[in-house]
Amino acid sequence: MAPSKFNSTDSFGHGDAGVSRPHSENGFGDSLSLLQSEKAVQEILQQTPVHGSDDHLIEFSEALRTVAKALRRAAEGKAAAQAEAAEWKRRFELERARNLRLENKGNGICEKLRSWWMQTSVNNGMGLIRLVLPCLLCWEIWKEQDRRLYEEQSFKENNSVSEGGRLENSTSQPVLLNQEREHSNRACLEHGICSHEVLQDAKDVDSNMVNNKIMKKASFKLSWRCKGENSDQHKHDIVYFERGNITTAERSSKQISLKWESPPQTVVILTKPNSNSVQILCAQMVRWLREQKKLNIYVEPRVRAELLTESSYFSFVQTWKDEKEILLLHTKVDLVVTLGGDGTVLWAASIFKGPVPPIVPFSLGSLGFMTPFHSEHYKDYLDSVLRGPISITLRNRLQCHVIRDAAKNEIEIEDPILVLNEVTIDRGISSYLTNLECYCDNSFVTCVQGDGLILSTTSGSTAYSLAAGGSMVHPQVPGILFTPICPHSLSFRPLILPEHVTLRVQIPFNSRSPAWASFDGKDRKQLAPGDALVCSMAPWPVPTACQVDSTDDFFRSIHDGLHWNLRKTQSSFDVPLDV
Ligand SMILES: NC(=O)c1ccc[n+]([C@@H]2O[C@H](COP(=O)([O-])OP(=O)(O)OC[C@H]3O[C@@H](n4cnc5c(N)ncnc54)[C@H](O)[C@@H]3O)[C@@H](O)[C@H]2O)c1
Ligand SMILES: Nc1ncnc2c1ncn2[C@@H]1O[C@H](COP(=O)(O)OP(=O)(O)OP(=O)(O)O)[C@@H](O)[C@H]1O
Repeated sequence: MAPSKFNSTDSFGHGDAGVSRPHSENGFGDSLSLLQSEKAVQEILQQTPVHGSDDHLIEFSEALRTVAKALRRAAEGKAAAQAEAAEWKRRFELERARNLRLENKGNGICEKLRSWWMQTSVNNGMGLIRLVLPCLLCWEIWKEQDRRLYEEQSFKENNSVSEGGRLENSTSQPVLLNQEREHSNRACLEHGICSHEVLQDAKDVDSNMVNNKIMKKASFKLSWRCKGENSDQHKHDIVYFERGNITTAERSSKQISLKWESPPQTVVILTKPNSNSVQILCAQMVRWLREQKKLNIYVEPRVRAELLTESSYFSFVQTWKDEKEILLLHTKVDLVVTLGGDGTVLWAASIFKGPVPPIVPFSLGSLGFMTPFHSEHYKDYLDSVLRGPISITLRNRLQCHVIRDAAKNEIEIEDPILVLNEVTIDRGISSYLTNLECYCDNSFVTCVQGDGLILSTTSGSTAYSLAAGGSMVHPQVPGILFTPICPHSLSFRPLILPEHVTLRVQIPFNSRSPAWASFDGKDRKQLAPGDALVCSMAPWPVPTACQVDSTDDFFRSIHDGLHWNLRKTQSSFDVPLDV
């Protein structure tokens, strides 16, 4: 017997036996020491001769064995949890790196600028500042590329003035526009946010050749209207600590105004399918925009075929052939017109995986929360939009990634999906409750047991999220709505989270059935146990033109679309009250 060895073992079975017990924050040291403790216990037991008569010792050694087993299980559990955490971290890093690559590719911004840009996108809460920062930084580089390109072109091409006296993109215009743009760039640097970063890629400009003429995107400037424009009180970008007083940041929800700095030249018209009235209006609009406004017009391949069936007159209408061309559409198009309901606006947004040109949504559906323009007056509306300035609503989108457990060892993950309304994770055809573990950044939020969960933008707050009991939120409010669908709990109220968070919805391995994700009501994807959906605010909002302004249009849509709080007015007393 070696009692001294037992003496040095504590009540949890941690014998010293040459084993130190390091404390570490991440717990790896603890796991190691637990395993070592088990080994030490086994050694002690082997070295200790136990005689049949020593019942208490047999009992004691059994107890030690049990303790050792429990220690091993605890250590293994901890190691598994740590491995899982490390795996998640790795996937996040992969995803983040991929996001950065994608965004930089679409934007033509170098990596260094990008990291600086992310750090600098302080508080404006709309992701919009992210548009201007690369614009300002790349300005000098771009200006030089742009100057060279247009100087070359001005030698090659002749002046040409089209029928309506409007300058096409030819020799004199580039020089003129170059000066204008240099001037406007300076103005942008001083006051506002310009669209130039979308225009600056010389490769894209090269590819925009129509009838041997370079088509350039119209440049515009965004500015924020606010009452206190001339007072210093409203000029702060970040929280100020002037003379020890804390003042709040400049409000991000002011009305945004878009002013064209060069006239729009190219329009894409997107239409709801299977509707005669839409088809007729589309043909009329194409004719008017071409004859009266001398614009280049793009439509979807299906619509071009429809127009050509009607008349060969429409052969000037352009379209695209494949996905690759669609990806470049934003570099060619100044304005998007939609003819349909909210679904057509969602469709239009889904076509643009990166920057989105301003959208003018005409209402030809039953409801129209995002379609404030009435089609009967399309000429007046388009006339005023093309002249500018126009009020716009910058509608944030959510960027969603599905992360497959089965693909954890692969470098490439599925492409991100951008949604304008919401991403829904539900039980699909399964009759079991969903079991969705939700995390917000590094914090556990809750486990959704019910029919599912909606992660919605504020634009989508009047859609599915509203039907599931979520609040209606003005579309300029920067936030993400977290709305459960039929939760089996009395206390599960919907949340609105800040726009900067990253949400992760994880299907646990012990889930009874897979879940299903759908994106703006489309593209259903199965999420197996172990899979996750990661969602954050996308850097590319959808600018939609307002009929009046963001706020007026919002109230009009909830009054007209939902008859919000409509009630017969209570009658007054017939006899006046004695006051
Ligand atoms: N129970 C529900 O309310 C429910 C169920 C499924 C989908 N939806 C919504 O339908 C959307 C897809 O729309 P769709 O037109 O392609 O499908 P759809 O043709 O089935 O139309 C769905 C309805 O939702 C309305 N809608 C869409 N976006 C809206 C918004 N931002 N605000 C208010 N209403 C809006 C549309 O006008 C339409 O009436 C989804 O994004 C989802 O929000 C709602
Ligand atoms: N250009 C398009 N190509 C393919 N599908 C489209 C296109 N435009 C719209 N859709 C789809 O057609 C469906 C109906 O469109 P939309 O919601 O605009 O019309 P609606 O149903 O008549 O309007 P409302 O819902 O207001 O009555 C939607 O599911 C939408 O995604």
